[in-house]
Amino acid sequence: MAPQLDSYFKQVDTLAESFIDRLRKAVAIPSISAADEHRPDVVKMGEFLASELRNLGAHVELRPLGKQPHKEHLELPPVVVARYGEDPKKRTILVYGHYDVQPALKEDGWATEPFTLSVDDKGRMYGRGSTDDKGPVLGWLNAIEAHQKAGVDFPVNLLMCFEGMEEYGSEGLDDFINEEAKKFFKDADAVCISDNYWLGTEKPCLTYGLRGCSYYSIEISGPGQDLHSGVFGGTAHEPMTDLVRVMGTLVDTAGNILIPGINDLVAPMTDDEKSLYGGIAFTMDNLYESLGSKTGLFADKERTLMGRWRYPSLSIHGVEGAFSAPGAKTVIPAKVVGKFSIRTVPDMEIEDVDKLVYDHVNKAFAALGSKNNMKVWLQHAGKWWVASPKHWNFTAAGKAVERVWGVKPDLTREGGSIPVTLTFEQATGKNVLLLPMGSSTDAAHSINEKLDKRNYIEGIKLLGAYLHYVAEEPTNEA
Ligand SMILES: C[C@H](N)C(=O)N[C@@H](Cc1c[nH]cn1)C(=O)O
Ligand SMILES: [Zn+2]
Ligand SMILES: [Zn+2]
Repeated sequence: MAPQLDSYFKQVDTLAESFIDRLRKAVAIPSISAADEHRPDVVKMGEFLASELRNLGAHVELRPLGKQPHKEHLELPPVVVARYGEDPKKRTILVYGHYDVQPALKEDGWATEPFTLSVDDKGRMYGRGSTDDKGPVLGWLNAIEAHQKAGVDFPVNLLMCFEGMEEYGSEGLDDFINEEAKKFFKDADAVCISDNYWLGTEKPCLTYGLRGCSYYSIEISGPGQDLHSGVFGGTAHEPMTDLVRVMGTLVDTAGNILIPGINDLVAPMTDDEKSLYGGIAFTMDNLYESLGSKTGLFADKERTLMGRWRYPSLSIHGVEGAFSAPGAKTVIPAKVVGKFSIRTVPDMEIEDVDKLVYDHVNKAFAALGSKNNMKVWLQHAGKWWVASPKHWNFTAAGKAVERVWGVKPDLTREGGSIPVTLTFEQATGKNVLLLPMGSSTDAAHSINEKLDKRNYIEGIKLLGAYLHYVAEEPTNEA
């Protein structure tokens, strides 16, 4: 295997500029799943992937998912499924990624145009979706191309599943995966997802856990239309005032969730688990670097990692309908919708969390004595996931990391969510591995999202090396 991998690695280096160019084309498509007006761009991005895959000789299908729930005027973007290789003597690996991105506007504070890939002199490639998740998705395509051009036999059969709604809760994909588990995905021996990040900037990791995400809206309305605060202020119940007060009962400044009963759903810490955190290569400086400040909640790395991985958190994201532009507008908004989410952990069940949230929000609003109307609902939910890192899928990935990066990876959990990870595990009955490409400073979801050239190019080598090691790793189904 060694000489073959060396030729593959050399070819990746030779093709580096054209791989960056492929990323440039992908970033230029603003495939924002949360914005209705960008739905054609999401579809365009799916078609771009399909066309690149066809050019590489893969069998590709664009599968429709039907109408978007609660937005029946919108068609969901297609799932791009593809197969490369059909050799019964080889293992089959199913990879998943997403081609949609979070919203981004230059005026949010980006230093460069978010949908133009801008590479600086340190090799930082800025652009929305560069690290989450277009770079990693293209990593699989690039790995195929580099094998072809190096004349190295592709070591596995590759099944691919790329979706366009991950950043909006993977609408429609659970049913699709369950349906296809015994059809398009039936040959899969293991699953690999590259859609999260290293803990720092130097040490790669393999990830075996994710938090879940339950995303809620609270709508408060009253007046028939927006009002002049000079004329109506002091005469009517104001929706925004009520909303701020209700949202203020959810979480405190120290990050404690104030909804009664939520913390009782969390699995207790065991001594075994406690002993894991000290050995992880992560420092408070890693946190401060990726935070861009020293505003961490905890003084030590262990409690910080626990806060990210194994305890729930509640974040307040924004208010629809409220005045948010610069300047001073003296309006009383007639209807406002507050958005917040809870990152969930073992053993929290989605329905139990919903019930506690609804009871609490209803009580908090009733306590205000307001004549306004209030509604609270769940927008989407994905469950947490924790897997066994002792499986051959992880062993193979560990060897690939050592080969490419020269160090043993850390075994980590992730604070973010990839809702379909658990679905893949349950529907296929196969082990799922998360193999991140990007680093902690990539600022996914934030302004100035980037992927370092080094992580992209070495990451392409890593994905290819993983496929070689996974092809030859002896079976152990731990
Ligand atoms: C970790 C992954 N790259 C990601 O960003 N996931 C999103 C998924 C999500 C959950 N609700 C909406 N999107 C995340 O963790 O926010
Ligand atoms: Zn992602
Ligand atoms: Zn994301």
